[in-house]
Amino acid sequence: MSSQRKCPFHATIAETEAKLVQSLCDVLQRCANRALESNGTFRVGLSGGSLVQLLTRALVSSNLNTKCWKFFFCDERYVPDDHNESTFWAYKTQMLTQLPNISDSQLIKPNTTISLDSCASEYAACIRDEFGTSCPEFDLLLLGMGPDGHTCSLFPEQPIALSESRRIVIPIRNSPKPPPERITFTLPLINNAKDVVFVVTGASKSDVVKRVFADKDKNFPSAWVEPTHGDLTLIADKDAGETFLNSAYQ
Ligand SMILES: O=C1O[C@H](COP(=O)(O)O)[C@@H](O)[C@H](O)[C@H]1O
Repeated sequence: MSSQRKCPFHATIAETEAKLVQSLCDVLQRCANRALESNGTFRVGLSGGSLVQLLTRALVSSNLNTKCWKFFFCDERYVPDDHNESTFWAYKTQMLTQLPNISDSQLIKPNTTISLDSCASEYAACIRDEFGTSCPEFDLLLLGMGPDGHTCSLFPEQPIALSESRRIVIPIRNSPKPPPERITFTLPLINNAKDVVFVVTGASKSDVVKRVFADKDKNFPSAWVEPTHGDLTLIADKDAGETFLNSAYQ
């Protein structure tokens, strides 16, 4: 199952981790400059997993002024804030400790002390309030992708989540990847962003990178990410990008 992609698409397959980090810095600089010039705040959505360390490296190695940046969570695990599975906790302990200029208050996190349903709906309301619109437009979303093609907490085993058309953040139960309870951005919010960038590393993802970005195979949730008025970018290391590079995409 494949289809034509409607948005501009850019791909960088980096030879070294240093080059991958530099590509990420370039994206951050471009998107931050545009946002800061137009409205004085740069609003970026973060993913968890391998992105935490890569983004930390990018920000540590750059001279970017992050004072007017706000960080949101494209998905979050429904666990206490100081749990080792919490994406917020990963950023707080791994990124903020190395970047003292970024304060806790710049991380706009979901409240996981209330019920899972309330956590999702309250976070949606918080994002709508922040943007002052029912259709928020993030300046940049940084997404990861699992070897199964999941992104955010949108998993191939739960295709119903991909058809959500009204809510911008939904609860996820029985996630195939632990922990089982999560909240996640939905496609209407993801695809309304000005820039969406996948950062993907590791040989275990080589096949799925090709299936998603070259074949546009809609069996994988990541292939549903197609910004309606923004750009889609893939930044992969050479292990994750190898099959894609050798594919018909050339
Ligand atoms: O569970 C999750 O996994 C994806 C991918 O993580 P990675 O470590 O394979 O890069 C991540 O993007 C998502 O935010 C997270 O909740």
